[in-house]
Amino acid sequence: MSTEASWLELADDDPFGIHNLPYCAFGQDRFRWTGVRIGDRILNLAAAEGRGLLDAGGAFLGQSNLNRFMSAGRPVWARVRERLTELLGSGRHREAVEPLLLSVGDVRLELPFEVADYVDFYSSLEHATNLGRLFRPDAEALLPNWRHLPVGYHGRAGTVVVSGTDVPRPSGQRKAPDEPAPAYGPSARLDIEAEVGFVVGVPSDGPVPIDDFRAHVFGAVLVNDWSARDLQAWEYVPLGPFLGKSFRTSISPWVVPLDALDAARAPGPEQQPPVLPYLRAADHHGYEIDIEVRWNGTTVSRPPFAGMYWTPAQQLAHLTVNGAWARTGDLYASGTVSGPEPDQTGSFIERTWNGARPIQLDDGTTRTFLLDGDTVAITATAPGPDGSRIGFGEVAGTVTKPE
Ligand SMILES: O=C(O)/C=C/C(=O)CC(=O)CC(=O)O
Ligand SMILES: [Ca+2]
Ligand SMILES: [Mg+2]
Repeated sequence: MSTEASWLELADDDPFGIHNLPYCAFGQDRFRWTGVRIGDRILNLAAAEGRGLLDAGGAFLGQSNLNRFMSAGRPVWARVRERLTELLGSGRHREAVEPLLLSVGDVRLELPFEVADYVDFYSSLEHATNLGRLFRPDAEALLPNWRHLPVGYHGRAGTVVVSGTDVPRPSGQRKAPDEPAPAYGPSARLDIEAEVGFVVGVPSDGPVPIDDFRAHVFGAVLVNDWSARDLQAWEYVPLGPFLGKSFRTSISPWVVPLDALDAARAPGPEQQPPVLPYLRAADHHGYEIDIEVRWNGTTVSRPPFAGMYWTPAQQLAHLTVNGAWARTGDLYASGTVSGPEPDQTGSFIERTWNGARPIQLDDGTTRTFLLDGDTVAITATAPGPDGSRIGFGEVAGTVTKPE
């Protein structure tokens, strides 16, 4: 039960209660603003700041996304969050705030921030082991570097899209091992990857030391790293994922502030062999986030984020340890979240074991990889304070015919 109530009279189990307050960008007609969600409503932040209800140093005024606010830094984030809790909590402000609220259903949810660089990690031990077995059956499943550094690759920032955006089936080169030559055509093995993405707010001019994670990272979103397995298998040796993953990457419209995830912090995994000093945190922690993957409405998997081997702080420290700077809007995804059980896997290539074990959906049809018209929706919740739950909302997308 949530002890701190809101005058909006939300149910105790509302995933968008007063302890969450995720940020978004939204539009109506040709206008775009930033907002914060409470229940099924959005408070227009530019309007609140413009009327003097909120002091964010101009971070919301005239802004169509969260980049300026994200760059303002933790003291501003904390001050705004505290003030929003007051405005949306205590009924004292109802008269001033109520006219600035919109229904979620009445607005167009936009990409919440402009994505600077996009990086994707590979931090689930179970996922890395499964894909090793499937892609490299004759080799050791886990490659020798895996326990020493968070393996990752740079993806394509410009094709990150907001939930609800269609995903045309990608075309490209593919060649099965028993075929003599590659052919060009639509992917026949289109897959998903359920992940959690972390967003950099405060830029750095070089390495971000591991213990500075909270000073730089603003919040988290859900990610679907759509993956064309046939394109990927043929193209990605030895340089890594390329066109098989760069056609679209979908994210949820809500950026859950790191502060809303305090109650979800969980001890980090034990790491053997011990990691190098730059990857050792004073407070080694991950997050307990329970993910659910639905395929045309049927729940097919529940990946547990708490089991990830590498933490978001380690990932950011590693990502910049060579002297690369971090920029506002940098998005780095966790890597596919898979747990040890078959119904905890974050990709369908694992869930159906490369198509060998089709799964049945509630409508009686079966699936291995995605068909045109299929919709995948990934949702997640995390523990909040006082027994509440923090909702991430969803990242959804429908596969359409090749363009
Ligand atoms: O192990 C491989 O050969 C391939 C792995 C992936 O495709 C996964 C990837 O994109 C990273 C991740 O999401 O964990
Ligand atoms: Ca991925
Ligand atoms: Mg992608």
